[in-house]
Amino acid sequence: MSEERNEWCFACGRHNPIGLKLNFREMEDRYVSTFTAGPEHQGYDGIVHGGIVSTLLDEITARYIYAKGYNAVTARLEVRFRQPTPVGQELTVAGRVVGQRGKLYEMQADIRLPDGTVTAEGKATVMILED
Ligand SMILES: CCCCCCCCCCCCCCCC(=O)SCCNC(=O)CCNC(=O)[C@H](O)C(C)(C)COP(=O)(O)OP(=O)(O)OC[C@H]1O[C@@H](n2cnc3c(N)ncnc32)[C@H](O)[C@@H]1OP(=O)(O)O
Repeated sequence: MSEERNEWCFACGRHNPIGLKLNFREMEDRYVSTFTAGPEHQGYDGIVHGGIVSTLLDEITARYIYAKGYNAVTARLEVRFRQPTPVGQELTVAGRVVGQRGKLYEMQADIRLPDGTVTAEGKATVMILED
């Protein structure tokens, strides 16, 4: 997985013209990003498409392990859509490690509105690849 080609990542790549272009920061034991969806990201009017919600949760978990220096892929992702995620509001996406067993990291993530309301939660299993 070359760094240059990874810059086409739909969620975080700088070169992808239709990507989400997420930025990240580590805050204590959490990996955090913010994103404001536009109408191009919606399914029903005004509501972020579930695939985009899933992408945000997928990215914040797998990329945290990548940021720790490993090539890693999502092996499993479970999403709980608690309530509609609105377009046009800044979303805070956060993930953290909750367990590790060999090559497998168990992760949790959520998406919050500016008032702290959780709109979606994710549980992910991220696997480190040998190389
Ligand atoms: C500074 C510049 C930056 C530049 C910019 C960087 C950008 C860089 C982006 C990075 C951020 C990317 C963020 C996107 C993250 C994705 O979305 S990755 C894409 C989606 N995921 C995939 O495509 C993965 C596809 N699946 C696979 O490749 C393979 O199934 C896996 C996950 C590697 C596992 O392969 P495998 O051969 O099954 O692994 P194996 O070693 O045989 O498994 C051993 C054991 O692991 C466990 N296991 C395997 N799978 C699972 C599972 N799903 N659940 C639980 N246990 C499991 C089991 O215990 C298994 O034993 P058995 O039950 O089979 O006896």
